[in-house]
Amino acid sequence: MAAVVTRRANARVEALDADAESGVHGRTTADSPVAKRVIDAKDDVWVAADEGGDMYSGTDASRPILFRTMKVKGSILHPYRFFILVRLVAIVAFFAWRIEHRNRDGVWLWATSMVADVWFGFSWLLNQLPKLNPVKRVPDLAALADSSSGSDDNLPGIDIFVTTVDPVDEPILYTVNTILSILATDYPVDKYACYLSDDGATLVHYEAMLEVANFAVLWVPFCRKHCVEPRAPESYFGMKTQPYIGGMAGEFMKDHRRVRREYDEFKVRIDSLSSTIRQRSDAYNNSGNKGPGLVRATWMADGTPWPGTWIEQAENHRKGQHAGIVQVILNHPSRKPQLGSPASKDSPIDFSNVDTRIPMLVYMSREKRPGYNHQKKAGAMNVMLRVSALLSNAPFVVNFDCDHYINNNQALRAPMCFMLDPRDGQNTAFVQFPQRFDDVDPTDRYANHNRVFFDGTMLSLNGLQGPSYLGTGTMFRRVALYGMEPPRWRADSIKLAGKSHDFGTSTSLINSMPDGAIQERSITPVVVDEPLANELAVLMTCAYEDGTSWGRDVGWVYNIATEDVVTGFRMHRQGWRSMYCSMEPAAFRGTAPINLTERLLQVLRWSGGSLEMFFSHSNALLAGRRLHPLQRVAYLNMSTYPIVTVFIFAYNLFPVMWLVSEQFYIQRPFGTYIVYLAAVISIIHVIGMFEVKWAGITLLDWCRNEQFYMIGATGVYPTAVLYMAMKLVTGKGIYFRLTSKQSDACSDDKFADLYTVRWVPLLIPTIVVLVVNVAAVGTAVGKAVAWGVFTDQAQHAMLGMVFNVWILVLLYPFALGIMGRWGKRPALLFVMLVMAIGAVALLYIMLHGARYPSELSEVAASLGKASLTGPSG
Ligand SMILES: O=c1ccn([C@@H]2O[C@H](COP(=O)(O)OP(=O)(O)O[C@H]3O[C@H](CO)[C@@H](O)[C@H](O)[C@H]3O)[C@@H](O)[C@H]2O)c(=O)[nH]1
Ligand SMILES: [Mn+2]
Repeated sequence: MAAVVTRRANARVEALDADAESGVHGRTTADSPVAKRVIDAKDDVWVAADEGGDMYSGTDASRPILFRTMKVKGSILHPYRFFILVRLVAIVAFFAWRIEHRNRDGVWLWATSMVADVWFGFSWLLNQLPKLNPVKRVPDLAALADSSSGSDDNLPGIDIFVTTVDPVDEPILYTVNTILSILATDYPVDKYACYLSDDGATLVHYEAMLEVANFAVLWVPFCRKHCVEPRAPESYFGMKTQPYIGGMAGEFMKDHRRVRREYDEFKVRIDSLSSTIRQRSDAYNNSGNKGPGLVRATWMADGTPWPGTWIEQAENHRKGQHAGIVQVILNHPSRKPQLGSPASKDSPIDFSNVDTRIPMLVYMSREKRPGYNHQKKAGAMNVMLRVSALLSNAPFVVNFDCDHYINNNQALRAPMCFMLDPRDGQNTAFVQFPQRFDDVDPTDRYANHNRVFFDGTMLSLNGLQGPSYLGTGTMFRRVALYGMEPPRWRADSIKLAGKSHDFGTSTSLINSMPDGAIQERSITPVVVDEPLANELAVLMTCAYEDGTSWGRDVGWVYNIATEDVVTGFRMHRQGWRSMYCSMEPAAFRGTAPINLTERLLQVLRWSGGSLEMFFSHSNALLAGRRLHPLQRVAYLNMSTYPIVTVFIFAYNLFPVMWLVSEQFYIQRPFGTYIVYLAAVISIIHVIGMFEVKWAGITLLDWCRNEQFYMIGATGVYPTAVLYMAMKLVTGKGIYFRLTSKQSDACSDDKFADLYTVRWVPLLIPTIVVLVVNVAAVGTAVGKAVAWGVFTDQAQHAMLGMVFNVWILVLLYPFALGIMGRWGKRPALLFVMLVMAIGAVALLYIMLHGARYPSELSEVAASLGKASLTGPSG
């Protein structure tokens, strides 16, 4: 058995052994439940598609195909496309009809609304056209295993980057779980390295990584021994019991209990880190040890002052002003597996058949100096890219936010199926996974899961040049990050001569680049001696990028609120493609803001960033011919989508007209107008239902998406447009803050954040829209009573009311949100709504009552009584 173990050095070994013992032979990755589910997924939506032909010119027939392509069945795809055509015809007919029936009164209003409608139609096309050809690609993990005849020796190296900034806004517990999930994942341990970039340069993060390295000694072999999943301990221990798939059920309970206890202790140590550090520093400072410059320093455990930021801020040790730090916490392991020791008094878990090696772990924090724009996450990523080039230089790079952990052990293998595929792997710059979230409230009030986007929009881009880069859960090809062209468009070798004006002055960095492209290269342990340390320090300085192409043609792109979409765009523009990889269970999982204000600010940043993209060198119209035509349309849509909401916002406020005037029409004849509108709006929903079907999402996902879109359209998106307009005029950029992660540590209520209201001006426009539409409904009711239900006025008012009610339905989650804790009782909202509508109706009747026959006043009076006593009594 030991022989088997040494041949295979990860968690699957134990599964193999178990099977050998129980008489089942030849078990491979493909037989694991996960792989089975992915490969055998038969459904009534997707059918196999043949992908070959000219798109894959470089096909190498000798290598196995590593993924399969699926397209939407004709019985769904054809009617879907048909309805898109129908809607196109309908809107053209609508425009023609409107031009024919120009309003004589209120021409300005009519003309404005025509402009709005044309933009509606146009932006709908931008959104719809790229969705004509959704394609799903399923990684074939069994084929990947077979292609290397079952051994992991041929898998390429990966550098994994995690970014964090603030130990409070981004609770350390998330970060340490992310790192542990990476260290324990099922990928050959000598084939990857993990980097944490800490933009806050706090000692807490560094010491947390030391704790992680200690705990990993237990956690990683435990995961391997028992094949546990997921390998982020917090999620693993928080899970309801799962069937045991490891081969040592007998020992499992005992080991599990032990590790759980150790994890609890580990958590306590993590929680108390900041007070430990504070006490230690106080002790040092009070005992007469002074840091440089005779100020109160923050001290490391070994009695040296911490080079990063201090608790008591001081020159060169504060946020935005400190030296660069890089610490190899765990060096790269040897190529040979190292079996652990049998159970003993000190280590009660038997690891004698388990490989105990742990992958490389590096802590780093780039230099910060006042006067430099640090470019947030993009800046941090670029420094990591350079530093890792000298330490491990893997040909592939995976990037996570600190709150996203590996949830599926195959997560690093699956993208390799795309990268190493003989057809177009060489030209694939990145593989994007959907983002999945843990602590979202069960009904997903603010559409945090974003399924329409992840499962719909991204699948459709997958049928073009590929999904856009979404910031986390992405595997890159290192050379693509360096801004190199895809092999399809470049001469065979990468030319590096005279590249220092692109990449900066470090020759070591430039010399590392050809190696960083070799997939077969293995990572070797490093010795950080003085020359290397100096070299790394240079790479981490703020000044390193001055006058180079970093942030534009090299690395993550700068000067934009959302670095992700533009960085992916640059690669697509160069002719690279990307792949979408969705798997079950989800490859990665993270957290999402469930607080209304926090969520709106996040969306504000995204929409602001997208507009910035339009007005930058990353405008899709400026891209060359290598960008697929529909991909260009998709990017245009991604960078202009907020604009249309200015019109939506205006339409939503239009009911004000109903309040101030009896007769006010955007378009006459009003009845036909409404019929057209209803048709155009309902076809879009029919199309939506087809998308629900092929995207495989639920109706609730879709409804939440519609609702949150309207919430955004009445506040965040128009605000983003305003910001952008101001930026164009004043030249000043937008300041976007970090999305603070929810922490439920100090509350019994798991979704406490959902019920806290944080008032910001951003909420006001939507509240105004709410009020206006409630008032409009009230007025319509009032008109019906005052004029008689069968009069024109009343009927028009009622027709208009349909739209007001529709808007109210869409804004419902928002209304709940601003009610705070009262939002737990939606019935209250309905009572308030009925009362408000009744009150407005009554007011209308009273104001207009004098003009009408006296019986009407009586009706009004009795109705008034009813609505006053009704709900409350
Ligand atoms: O100065 C900074 C600011 C942020 N970050 C990191 O960037 C990541 C994303 O920031 P966050 O505020 O969590 O943004 P989200 O809105 O949650 O992020 C989504 O949207 C961003 C684009 O706007 C992408 O970069 C993210 O990957 C994507 O998850 C986090 O890991 C941060 O630690 C830094 O490293 N340095
Ligand atoms: Mn995030």
